[in-house]
Amino acid sequence: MIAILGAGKMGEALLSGVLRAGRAPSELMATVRREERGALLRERYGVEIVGNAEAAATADTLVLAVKPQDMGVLLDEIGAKVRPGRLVISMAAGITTGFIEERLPAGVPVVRVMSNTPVLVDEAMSVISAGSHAGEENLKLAEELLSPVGKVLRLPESLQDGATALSGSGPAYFYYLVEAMVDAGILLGMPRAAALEMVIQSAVGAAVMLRDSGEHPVMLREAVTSPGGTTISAIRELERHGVRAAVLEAIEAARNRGRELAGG
Ligand SMILES: NC(=O)C1=CN([C@@H]2O[C@H](COP(=O)(O)OP(=O)(O)OC[C@H]3O[C@@H](n4cnc5c(N)ncnc54)[C@H](O)[C@@H]3O)[C@@H](O)[C@H]2O)C=CC1
Ligand SMILES: O=C(O)[C@@H]1CCC=N1
Repeated sequence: MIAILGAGKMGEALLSGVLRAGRAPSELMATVRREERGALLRERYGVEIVGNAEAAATADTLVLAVKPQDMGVLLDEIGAKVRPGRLVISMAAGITTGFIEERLPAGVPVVRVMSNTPVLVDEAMSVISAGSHAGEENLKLAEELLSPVGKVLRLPESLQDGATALSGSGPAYFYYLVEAMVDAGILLGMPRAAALEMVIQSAVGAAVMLRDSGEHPVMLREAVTSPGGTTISAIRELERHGVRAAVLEAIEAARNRGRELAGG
């Protein structure tokens, strides 16, 4: 039995992915804060909605999907009820396995995961790290849960705040760029719907080439950038405005914010 505690956006995305991967609704339970949310999940997925205490006492795998700020309260509620031999998987940004382990009975294995919203379309990037009591078997279980909804990579926990900044938040940066490009289309007099279609298809085409061509992104960009042509005029402006430096600093800021969240 798998329990998803705090089935909000990420929890629901994982829940739906696990069901798409072929698990029966009877193998899953979820917990929520609001009754209407529970009713919606029950109706949408046919899973049982229970209290946190019941989930903690019943499930073999507990997926903690609450916001980092809510993790302390949740662990205070369930900590004592989690039995050794169970696996605890945390999806929260910033929260260390140490923070969780301190609030659970000694020896309970904890795996920390940073996934992202493309879980919804089975294209997630999930980075996993073992806590101090988690071994190969626990990491395998986490991989089994997450690989149907995308790629899974193992990294040391010291890189988790970086992974949060890079791939956890990553989709937001691409959406932001799409928004800005659509605005540029508006500036050039394109109808909004046409601009959106052009930018989205360019993004999808670029993403598929990045994934499938085996070419380095630099080579792919060079192939678009004709000598004396149009693309280099745009690139010059991006460089002049320090977009590359802004990206480096933005992602570093996200990493630093993740570190702050760990402190509560
Ligand atoms: N949104 C994103 O792109 C990503 C989010 N994350 C992480 O996933 C976690 C969840 O994020 P979201 O799904 O975006 O947040 P969310 O706010 O949509 O979901 C959290 C849910 O937990 C519920 N909740 C809070 N305390 C509870 C409690 N004591 N018992 C039961 N339910 C409780 C809330 O009512 C809410 O529905 C966060 O820790 C975040 O850092 C990780 C990767 C990406
Ligand atoms: O913004 C956040 O805190 C979460 C973690 C990674 C993506 N969204």
